[in-house]
Amino acid sequence: MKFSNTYSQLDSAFYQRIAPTKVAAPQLLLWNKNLAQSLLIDEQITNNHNLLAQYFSGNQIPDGAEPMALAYSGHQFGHFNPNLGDGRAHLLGEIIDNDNKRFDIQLKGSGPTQFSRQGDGRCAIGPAVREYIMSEAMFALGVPTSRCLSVVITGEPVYREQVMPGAVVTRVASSHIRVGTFQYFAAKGDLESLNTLTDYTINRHFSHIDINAEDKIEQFLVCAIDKQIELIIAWMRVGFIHGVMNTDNTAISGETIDFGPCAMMSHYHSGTVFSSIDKQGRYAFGNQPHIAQWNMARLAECLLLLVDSNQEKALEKIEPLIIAFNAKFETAYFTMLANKLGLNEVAKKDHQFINELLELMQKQQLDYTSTFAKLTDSLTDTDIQDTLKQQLGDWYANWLTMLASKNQSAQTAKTLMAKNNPLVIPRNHHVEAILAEYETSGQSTVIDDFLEVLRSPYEQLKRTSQFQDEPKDGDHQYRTFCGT
Ligand SMILES: Nc1ncnc2c1ncn2[C@@H]1O[C@H](COP(=O)(O)OP(=O)(O)OP(=O)(O)O)[C@@H](O)[C@H]1O
Ligand SMILES: [Mg+2]
Repeated sequence: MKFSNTYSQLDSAFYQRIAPTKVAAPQLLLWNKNLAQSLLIDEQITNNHNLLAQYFSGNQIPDGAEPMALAYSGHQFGHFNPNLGDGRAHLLGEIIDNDNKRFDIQLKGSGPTQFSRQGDGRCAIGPAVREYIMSEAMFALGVPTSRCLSVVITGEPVYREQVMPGAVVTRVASSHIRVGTFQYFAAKGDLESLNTLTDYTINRHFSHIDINAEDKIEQFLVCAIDKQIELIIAWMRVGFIHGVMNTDNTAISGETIDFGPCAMMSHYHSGTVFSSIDKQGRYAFGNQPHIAQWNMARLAECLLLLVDSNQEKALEKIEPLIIAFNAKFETAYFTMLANKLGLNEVAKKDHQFINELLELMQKQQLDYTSTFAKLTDSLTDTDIQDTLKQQLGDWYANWLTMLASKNQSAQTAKTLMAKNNPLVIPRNHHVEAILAEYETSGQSTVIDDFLEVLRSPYEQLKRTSQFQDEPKDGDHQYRTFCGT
């Protein structure tokens, strides 16, 4: 493993240097071979499961790693908490992959840090495996996301509502710079660190921006906003509900991070919420764009201080960028839905037509994934056409007419739809069943079989049909919990 660390070169205000706390009996449960290969991790290490368990539990620090817990703040459900930070995670360092991209390698559940507050610094096995499964699924679905390299069982109990086996999950992400990282320094009024962080972030994520440009802050904010728009569009394309879009869980890279209470939508309803603590539906499926914009406004507030010492002037420059989110999002959103319907582009006058489908789906409690998959198949399957005619009535006939009126073949439409409409997603009831099955049997093969299917979500593999069924109650009773 070849570390090439840059965050550790920032000054000590950015982190606490601290080693993970050793665990009793580390044992490798999951290892992401493909990801390890792309990170150019030696075969010799990869084949040595004992060594992997040592490294990725935090018991042994690999050469070149510089473990640290990062400082950050965050708005949690709208309330600002200045003191968050990695309370149970250790960044080991950065690795350049085979594509010349830089990635953070971070242990989560690896022991307390100065940011732990009341927490034990640990992670239970269930949430660790869930994060591994969900992030692999999201990656294969084509959604920007952090990934997991491994899950190691610690051999120690963690005390939650019940006693659970402990685990350390290793996360790989383009970086762990969050909106909350900017808030941490802005809240302290530490402009020097805020400046350093901004330049560091630009260099790391948006290196096309000229660091000496007078409007570099505005350019940076536009890039960060565009990444969030891309992210939320990708989530909504596959029916993902993050569940805890706090500013400390919003990565500036635009990757999905923190899979705590996330879930997949079954029946289409814009108000779908699964998280047990999200009583007001702040992070409901259809509210995600609004929250992403709100989070970007929090980032913008931090940046105001750097744009102009005259805050009114700064606001004049920054505010329009936040307002522009809405129009940009709308265009991207309807293009995404048009693609799901086999249309390359969409005119504003057709937005209503697309909304009508969503309204029909909502009214009739239709499954989001299955409906789009059926629409795709219906282009070549008359039985499915009949079903959809019954379910969607005139809308379905109008859609076929619309497709025919475009200058494109049915095959072109079908290809576009097949790329945008997954056949299989990590449905909540299957994720839960796999976790329960693993808990009973202790065999990781059940997880591997599930992952094999999830890694090819646009292909019908031999086992795909095992995981395509809709939940019997449409997941109306399903609840998720912050996996601390
Ligand atoms: N068991 C724990 N011990 C110590 N700190 C914790 C624990 N669980 C969560 N925290 C801290 O509480 C805050 C909010 O937790 P949250 O669940 O959003 O993040 P997380 O899942 O721990 O980490 P991440 O956002 O990096 O995926 C973070 O500062 C986190 O480090
Ligand atoms: Mg978090």
